[in-house]
Amino acid sequence: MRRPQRRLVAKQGRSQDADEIRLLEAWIDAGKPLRGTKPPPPSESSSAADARRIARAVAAKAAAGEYSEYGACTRFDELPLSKKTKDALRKAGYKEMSEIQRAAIPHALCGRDILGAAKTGSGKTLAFVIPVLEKLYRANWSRDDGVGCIIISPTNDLAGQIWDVIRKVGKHHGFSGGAIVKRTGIDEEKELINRLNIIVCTPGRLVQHFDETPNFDCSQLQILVIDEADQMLHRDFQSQVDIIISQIPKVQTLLFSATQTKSIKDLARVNLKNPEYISVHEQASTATPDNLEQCAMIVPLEQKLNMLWSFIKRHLKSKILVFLSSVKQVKFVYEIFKKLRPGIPLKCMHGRMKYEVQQAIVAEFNESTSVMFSTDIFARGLDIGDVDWVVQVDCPESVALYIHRVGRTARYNKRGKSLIFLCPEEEKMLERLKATESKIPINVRKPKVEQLEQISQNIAAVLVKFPNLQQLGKRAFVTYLKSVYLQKDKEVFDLSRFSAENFAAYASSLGLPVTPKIRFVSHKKNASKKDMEDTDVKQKAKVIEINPQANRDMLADDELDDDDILKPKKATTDANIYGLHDVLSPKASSTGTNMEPEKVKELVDRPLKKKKLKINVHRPVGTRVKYDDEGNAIDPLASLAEEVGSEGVIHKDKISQRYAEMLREMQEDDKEDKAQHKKSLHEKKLQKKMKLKRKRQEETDEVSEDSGSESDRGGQNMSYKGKKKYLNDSDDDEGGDEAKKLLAQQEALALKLLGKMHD
Ligand SMILES: Nc1ncnc2c1ncn2[C@@H]1O[C@H](COP(=O)(O)OP(=O)(O)OP(=O)(O)O)[C@@H](O)[C@H]1O
Repeated sequence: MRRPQRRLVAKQGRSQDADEIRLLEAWIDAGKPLRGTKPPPPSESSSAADARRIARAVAAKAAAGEYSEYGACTRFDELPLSKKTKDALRKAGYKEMSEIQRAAIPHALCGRDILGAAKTGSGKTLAFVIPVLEKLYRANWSRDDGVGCIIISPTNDLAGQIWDVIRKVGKHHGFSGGAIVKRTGIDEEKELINRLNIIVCTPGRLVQHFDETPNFDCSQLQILVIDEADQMLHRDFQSQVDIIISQIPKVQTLLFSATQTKSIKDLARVNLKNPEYISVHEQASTATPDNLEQCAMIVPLEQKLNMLWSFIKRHLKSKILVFLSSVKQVKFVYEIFKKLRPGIPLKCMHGRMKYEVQQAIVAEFNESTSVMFSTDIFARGLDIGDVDWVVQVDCPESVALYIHRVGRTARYNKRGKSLIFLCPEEEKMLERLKATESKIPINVRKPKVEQLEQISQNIAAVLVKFPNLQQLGKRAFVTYLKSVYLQKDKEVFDLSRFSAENFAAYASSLGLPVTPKIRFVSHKKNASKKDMEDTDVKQKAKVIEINPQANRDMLADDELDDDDILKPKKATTDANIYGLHDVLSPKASSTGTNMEPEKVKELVDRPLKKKKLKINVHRPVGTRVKYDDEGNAIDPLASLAEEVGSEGVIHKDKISQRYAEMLREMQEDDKEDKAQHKKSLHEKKLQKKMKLKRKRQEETDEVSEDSGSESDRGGQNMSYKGKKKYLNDSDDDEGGDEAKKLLAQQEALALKLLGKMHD
């Protein structure tokens, strides 16, 4: 009994849809915004009541003029959208449109290609999701119709996030779809993929399906979206995007990004047809969100971790996203800080994690106040709720990446702050950020060194207690330098600007007892022999001198008396979370810390009291002698380890013993490395020699061949040819003699053998 009724309802629904689609088509057609136009500022647009009246009278043609009715509206419910989409938008709390949505959606609804750019967090996702849903709806797309839309994004996480928005806004439509991420196995996906109406995925995964899924059919595709378009059309994804474009028909294409490509070559590659260039913030004075306060600090490489730690300790009630340049660094800093327990939950995120784990971490980070250490996997597109601070410990590879990283905060009218540490050697990046054309309002602050908590000895103590972290530290060190070395922009990233002393101090700041070998760096490439000798002598002495005053000059800030970023903070209340003054102000309380404030002060003050500080950079970390109240020397490593450890006290002798072992292990590692290196050099040399030998042999053979008979040239390989020539060419006296000699030898051997057989 129920079935016919259900069928009836479905039929009614279909006919309602058909009516609505007819109305929408008429409405869209009647009020098409003129090409190349942007909506006027909201105050000039028609009122909501007017818009509703216009919606009822869709049959009446819209008055001609630069701005059509829906092209100028400000609310979603004034747009020619299906009831299903409007209902879902209303339920999700989306009422007023953002600038990019007002500018892009009307053009996209008319079927035009779009090249859209707007600041981070300005609502670009809805600007393409709504046209996608409407396009499929108006095309009467159903589950059986297969792939109607492809959205490509640079990361799995971003694909997942886009799919979540589609699910929310498209929940009343019956489309099938999903984010094709690593979660499902490729074989499982192969079964499903042709049944999805909307596919959101990374270019790599899509190309894999084009390669491996036999019946993967995109011939009926209606619309293509490329999010983070500038990244997609460049370098890493270029070839994959080219493959995708070659495999699909030309359809309506929407490209969005916060930092848009303007290269005609790039756009030609995606076949944009007379696109609408929509850059809503082009005339804005800043390229970053208006509610974002940005700050930069010049921090020597070896002080970065101290600075980060000090910063975190002073912002225990904030949600902080920290960017580091490699997976190894993220892991190392996360593990070490976790052991040192700053008093705020810590998380880490990188591309080597399983998708489910990443999702769980993002969900947790969304909910709670914590610090997340991340690689650039998090830099683009991800929409995390209420991030207070973005801290860039390592320099971004470009101004564009800087903009994307800081864009993880101050999203959609919310406030946020960002801080970037730049090494003195990377000041060129600061110049670029401050350049007028970058449109980045960034303040340069100089932290006072005496406010810094020095944690390298604590880290060294942790490494003693957890030896596996030592290897991680070593790799973090090497991968950091490698990441700098591999950067193409040598004006900013130039390892040769760092001295051997810098590296040693950096290793020391990671708690490493010796500086790991870095084979890709040669400091004295063009140095004279004398220079080299001098350096050797210095390195043998293993002592560098640092003038603490110079350091202080670099780090101290005299101009900031009123707005002193290092001034003690009275209370960590939400009220001053956003004040620039609290970038590195000392903590109000040290709850959850593992080092007493006096100890910190002692560590910080000690070098500053002296006029000139001598640091033995190769001296094992943590061996500096300290004294107890009675003036007896104590082993600082041991005392620190006692404070740091959570699982009981470590004894001094054990520490020294472990330390000696550690040193021995590293030296052995070093020896092995050297031997390996020597071996590989030897092998390379040998190969080179062989190659040369072969070449010579070939040349000789060629000469011989040129002078040989036609049949000689037909031989299979050179040595055979050579031999054949020897034996056959009786004109060649020398060759003839040798051949005779050889024959005689062989005959003698055969006779001998025969004789033996007879015996
Ligand atoms: N019209 C709107 N009204 C209220 N909130 C909105 C609106 N549009 C988008 N948002 C919210 O703004 C936030 C940022 O949106 P979205 O992620 O689309 O930004 P984006 O421009 O794509 O940023 P990015 O460049 O970093 O990728 C999201 O939380 C989203 O829900």
